[in-house]
Amino acid sequence: MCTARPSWRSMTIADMAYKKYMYNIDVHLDGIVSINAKTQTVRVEPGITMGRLIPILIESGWTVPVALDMEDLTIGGLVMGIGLESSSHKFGLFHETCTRYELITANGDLIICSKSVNADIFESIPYSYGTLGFLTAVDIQIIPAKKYVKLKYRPIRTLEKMESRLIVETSDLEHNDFVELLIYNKEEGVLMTGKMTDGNKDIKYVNRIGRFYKPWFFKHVESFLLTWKIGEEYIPLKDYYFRHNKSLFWEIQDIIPFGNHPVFRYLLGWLMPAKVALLKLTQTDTIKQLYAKHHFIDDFILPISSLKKSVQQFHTILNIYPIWVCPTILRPGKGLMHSPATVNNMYIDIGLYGEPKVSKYNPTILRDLEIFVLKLKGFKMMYAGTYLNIDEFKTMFDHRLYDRIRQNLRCKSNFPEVYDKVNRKARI
Ligand SMILES: NC(=O)C1=CN([C@@H]2O[C@H](COP(=O)(O)OP(=O)(O)OC[C@H]3O[C@@H](n4cnc5c(N)ncnc54)[C@H](OP(=O)(O)O)[C@@H]3O)[C@@H](O)[C@H]2O)C=CC1
Ligand SMILES: CC(C)=CCC[C@@H](C)[C@H]1CC[C@@]2(C)C3=C(CC[C@]12C)[C@@]1(C)CC[C@H](O)C(C)(C)[C@@H]1CC3
Repeated sequence: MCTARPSWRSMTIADMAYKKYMYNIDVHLDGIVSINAKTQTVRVEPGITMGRLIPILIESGWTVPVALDMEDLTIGGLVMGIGLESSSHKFGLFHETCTRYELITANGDLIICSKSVNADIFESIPYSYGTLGFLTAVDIQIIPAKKYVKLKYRPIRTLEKMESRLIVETSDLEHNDFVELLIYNKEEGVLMTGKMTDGNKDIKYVNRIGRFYKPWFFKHVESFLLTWKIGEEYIPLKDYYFRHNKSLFWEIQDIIPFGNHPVFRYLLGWLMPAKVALLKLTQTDTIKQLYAKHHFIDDFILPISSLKKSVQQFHTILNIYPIWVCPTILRPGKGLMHSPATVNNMYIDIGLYGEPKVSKYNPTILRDLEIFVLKLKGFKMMYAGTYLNIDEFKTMFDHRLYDRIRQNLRCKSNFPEVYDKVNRKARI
């Protein structure tokens, strides 16, 4: 079995081939069940998107600790896959802010799990890609929302300095609610650090970057490299959260190359953002082949101290810029993905999206990168699929608890293994 959510709705580039031959179960539940100020949690159904949840929470004075930057991501997808954001250096991966799941198992039982009830099942659900059961409800922690994010932009030269500055900023939890780095070439990047604030009466200018006529966010950030000055500005909270949505990080420049031109923005900017589901539903086979052969989209999660080494490697093999760097804390545990040590460790997500500018690019090069990441004790995001074989995959992701829970919940003849859903043959 798998969910009946069609491939064109999912925030991935490839089609999930397995949907064609597995039994599709409709779990399209997308409501907010309740907001509980006492326990500081919100209970939602898994199909609700970030784009619907966040505005409702903000209106009620709340927000979630890890608010994802693309409006169409669903809560179910982020728990069953993983999610991280610029606040993950503080709160960890998205599922670490979830406190309770409701799961329907293969034989139709409803299991409620949390840190104290069915704790092993609770721990094995994240990253299991819907292979333990169907989620029907998720409780997420909420924190008080403030009006703005005061964001500081700091241009930095050399990868060494980016790495050391990132280590300093991610450990300053008092001042930094958000930390993110965009690298624009082998030498230069802009480090952003932000604090949620209600501001004060003296605020003269608020940059409402979410307005339709505003430039693409990554271009705005790049402008700080031209002036080479430290910048600071207030951005409304919701605009900050969805800052990469309008430009789909920087993917939109290959689809609408003139989309950042002021004439386009002022006349037709209101048509944006392009709906990923619509793009996927209407894309032709030729475009799909073109992307498969000439485009790279993937995220790798590596120890923070390997920033320089990894970016150099990605430069040689891919030469794609900008590069998204998002720090995240990984905690020890027993689930599929956790820190290999017995203490919390700071990692970084390195996101590479775009057309490789090297002369001999071949999509199977991804396998070499995956092995490189495996050697550094890193992980990869699985939404883009994997070329690792099953043994390598099991070295990267700890299957001990997962296998035991699959046996207890009698998953074997009802749900595939994670690997069967994320290997390259399952995603075409
Ligand atoms: N900033 C970030 O962290 C970003 C993360 N992503 C990635 O995007 C994905 C999320 O995208 P989204 O489109 O929301 O989700 P998807 O439709 O891609 O679903 C992801 C997985 O979650 C499973 N799933 C979803 N809902 C349920 C449910 N109710 N019960 C059981 N299993 C469920 C799906 O199962 P099935 O296969 O059966 O359908 C699928 O395997 C994640 O993999 C995430 O890593 C993408 C962009 C940004
Ligand atoms: C961990 C993080 C932050 C991941 C960000 C991933 C984004 C860059 C991805 C998610 C969905 C995504 C794969 C997508 C595309 C680009 C990269 C996206 C936006 C596009 C729009 C590229 C063009 C393609 O023809 C098509 C329309 C199918 C896809 C749709 C999904």
